[in-house]
Amino acid sequence: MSRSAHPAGPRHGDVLPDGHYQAPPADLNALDPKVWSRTVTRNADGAATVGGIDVRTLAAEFGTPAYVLDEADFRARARAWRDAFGDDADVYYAGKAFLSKAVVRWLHEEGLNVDVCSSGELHVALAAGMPGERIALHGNNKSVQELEQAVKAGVGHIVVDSYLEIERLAEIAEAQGVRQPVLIRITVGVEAHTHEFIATAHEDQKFGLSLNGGAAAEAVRRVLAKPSLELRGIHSHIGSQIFDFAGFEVAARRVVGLLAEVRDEHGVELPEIDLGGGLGIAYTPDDDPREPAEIAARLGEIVRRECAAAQLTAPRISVEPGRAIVGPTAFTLYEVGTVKQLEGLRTYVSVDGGMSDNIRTALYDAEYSVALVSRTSEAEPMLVRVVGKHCESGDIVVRDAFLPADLAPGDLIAVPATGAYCRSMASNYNHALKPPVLAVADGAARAIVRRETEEDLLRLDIG
Ligand SMILES: Cc1ncc(COP(=O)(O)O)c(C=O)c1O
Ligand SMILES: N[C@@H](CCCC[NH3+])C(=O)O
Repeated sequence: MSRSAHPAGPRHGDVLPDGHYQAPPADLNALDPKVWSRTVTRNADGAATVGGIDVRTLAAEFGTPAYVLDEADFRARARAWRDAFGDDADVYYAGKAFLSKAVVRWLHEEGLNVDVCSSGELHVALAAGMPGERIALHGNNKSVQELEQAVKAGVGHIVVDSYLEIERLAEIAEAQGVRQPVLIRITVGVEAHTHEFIATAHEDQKFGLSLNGGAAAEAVRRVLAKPSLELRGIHSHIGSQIFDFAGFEVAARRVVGLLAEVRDEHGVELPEIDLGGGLGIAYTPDDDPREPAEIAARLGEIVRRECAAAQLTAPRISVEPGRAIVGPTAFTLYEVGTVKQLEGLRTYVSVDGGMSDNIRTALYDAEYSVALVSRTSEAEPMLVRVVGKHCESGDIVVRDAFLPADLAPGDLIAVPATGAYCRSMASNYNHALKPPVLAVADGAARAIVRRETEEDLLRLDIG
């Protein structure tokens, strides 16, 4: 099919309908390593391969849409975080980004811990063999049952989020005859430069106990007064998809400030601080993420400096990266169903998934890139909007992107950097079946989470 098959819609260099100008990439066939997982390349046929497997083979064997996870890349990124932070720190992978038994096993093998925020996540981590002491539990409204399960599993620490929870947890630990290690989640008053819905350390939000007004200090008093709780330290998480260290710097300073207050008031030096997750990844080639080694060095330096100034022994640091580990390691593979040109307006490329497998575009106005992966093309760039198949006009996967003008139904396209918060936030809207997660490594692919079936849906619908 030639370019003339799709004459309508804006072309490269055009001004978009919203007034935004976008230039096409220099080479539409290039798979930029900034956004694609590390083993992705093109083979002699021009098809993309990952872990040595042709995406056409994956589509034929497992169907589309599918999340394709590059195991070697996942392990390498997990290891890089572990190595960068070394033995004086703990890395807790944030399971909310994406959790499955296979992923937990990889994390276990690579020496990482897991952060969970529900009994569901806890259950998966335990089922995969992660020892309780290497699991941390989070959440602003953990149920009594969740707290009981976590204490019973011997989780390494529970991050308490409210006065009420301190009471509840103390009773539960006492009833189980254990002294439960806890951290207190505080809000440090930092506005991370990210989307409003994913910034979490400013004052007006549901998480944590505020430093301002003394709620955090009061929580420390209350935990220290409970014999069944062991206060290990302070936790802060300032938001998500952050590239700038300034927010972490302020957060670390304020957390260390609280440690100094605790020492002055109670005569105890708390041994641990957790700076949360939130490090950004490249969703498009314009994003510039930091490497774990730099992150570890910068965070370590900030904490050491602040502790020296406050004459405190530097505490053990822990961090909770989710997106930064799993995000870049997967792409979503879709089949093109229709290509529809609206004369003078826009070209819509509809794929066989959509907001049910990636809600981030609709929810956060997230940006993604996309490429034709079943073949290369020499056709001209065509400015498109990649949309799903749901009954919702906001069902957008990639808002504005360039694909070759000869794109046709049956072509496979893929959206990179979908490892985090896509499968884990997937829904069954319109009774869509959640796609499988395929782990690919060394020329072999297997579903680590299988595709849902209509029977799965009907199993829950008991009439
Ligand atoms: C407490 C906590 N820790 C860790 C994370 C993981 O964040 P990210 O996946 O952005 O690293 C989150 C989510 O934002 C969180 O709320
Ligand atoms: N789910 C969000 C981030 C929030 C993570 C949990 N605090 C995202 O996709 O970016």
